[in-house]
Amino acid sequence: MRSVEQHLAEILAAVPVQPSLDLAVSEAAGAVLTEPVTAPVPLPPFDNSAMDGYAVCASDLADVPVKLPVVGDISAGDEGVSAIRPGLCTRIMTGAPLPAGADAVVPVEWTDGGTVTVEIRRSAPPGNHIRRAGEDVHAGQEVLPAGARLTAARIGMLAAVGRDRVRARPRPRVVVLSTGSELREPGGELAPGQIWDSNSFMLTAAVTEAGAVGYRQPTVDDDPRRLLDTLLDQLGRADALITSGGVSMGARDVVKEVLTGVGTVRFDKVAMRPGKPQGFGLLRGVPIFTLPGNPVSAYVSFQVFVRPALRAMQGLPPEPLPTVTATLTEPVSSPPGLRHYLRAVLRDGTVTPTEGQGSHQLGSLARASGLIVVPENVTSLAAGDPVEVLALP
Ligand SMILES: Nc1nc2c(c(=O)[nH]1)N[C@H]1C(S)=C(S)[C@@H](COP(=O)(O)OP(=O)(O)OC[C@H]3O[C@@H](n4cnc5c(N)ncnc54)[C@H](O)[C@@H]3O)O[C@H]1N2
Ligand code: MOO
Repeated sequence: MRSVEQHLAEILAAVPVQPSLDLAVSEAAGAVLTEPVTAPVPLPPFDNSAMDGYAVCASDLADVPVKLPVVGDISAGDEGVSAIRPGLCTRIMTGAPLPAGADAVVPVEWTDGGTVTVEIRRSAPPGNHIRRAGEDVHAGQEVLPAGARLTAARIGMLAAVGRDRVRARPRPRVVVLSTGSELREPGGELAPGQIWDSNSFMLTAAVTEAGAVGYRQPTVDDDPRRLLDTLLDQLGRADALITSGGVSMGARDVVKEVLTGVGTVRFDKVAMRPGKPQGFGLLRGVPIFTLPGNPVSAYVSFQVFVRPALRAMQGLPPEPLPTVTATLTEPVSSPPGLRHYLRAVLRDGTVTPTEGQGSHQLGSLARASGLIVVPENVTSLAAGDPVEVLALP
């Protein structure tokens, strides 16, 4: 049996890094930048108003209320060629360029709203409600470093500095496929001996949670030819493949049967529970993760092996799920020599294992918010012991 670390290290050494492409910013959400991005101009590019109101000389408001003639009306998008001097003001809208000579903006709520003359009831210090050029970002400033994942806010930043295209590694496209003759599509009727396929839906959603793009395939029964044809067929659109089921010791463990010795795929036992039977390799250069069929085994395998691998494929550090330390509320026992992942609920610094730790028991996974990690050399823990817990997405 190999350790979790050995199996993960082999996967991380083998997965290819996504190419760096010239992407449209509108298509780049979730991609990882391969260039630093700098601002060609300051942001804001010009001094402008933060309020709908009046641009004034603050010195005119020493004694309020005061009446001032309104000599202009400036909207957002206007060219910004107007000017005032003491004793005059203009109407101004949010985002409109400040007229030369003005040093404060008075919101319309402090006035009678006049358009020819305006009565201003409150004074304002110089700079009031003015957004200065460059106060957000100065010209030439690096706004995003290479290696940043493009979240919604960062996509906004790219557009705000005028970029329509960017060099980045796109999210891996991951094809997900469940195998097993007992599986039926949810929504249909079950005959005796059948169950609804949960793994392909769960793993496709997990791919999305991990920042990649999941494509679920309909389930494939335990027919070797059909399975191999389906996998080869999907290679064209996949940066990675995930299968579930058919990798242990059964007479019809079709994934193992079909893929053993194909490409670099190999099947191993990993010293963990759940998730002992694992397969991984490259199929015509495309990484394939063959996860065990028990739903909780498939899920834990995804979080421990596939998630870091998908990150590595985008050139990101292959971090595991975030780990927190929590206090165990009840004793647990664990088999020697295996790393044990126990479904659990995290609450206020404590962690409680959920009822039902069998690897078929998806109900207890659906209730869990964390996975307690019991190391290989630990066989029992007491209530009150500190434990490491992987926080689930
Ligand atoms: N003699 C042995 N038997 C088993 C061993 C072993 O070492 N020796 N290992 C057990 C462990 S641990 C696991 S995990 C499973 C892995 O089995 P497979 O990967 O071959 O998966 P299947 O046999 O196809 O299915 C196992 C179980 O999960 C259900 N399943 C499968 N796919 C789905 C799906 N898409 N949605 C919902 N449920 C699914 C399936 O019906 C089975 O009940 O092997 C043990 N056996
Ligand atoms: O590894 Mo199996 O995943 O223990 O149920």
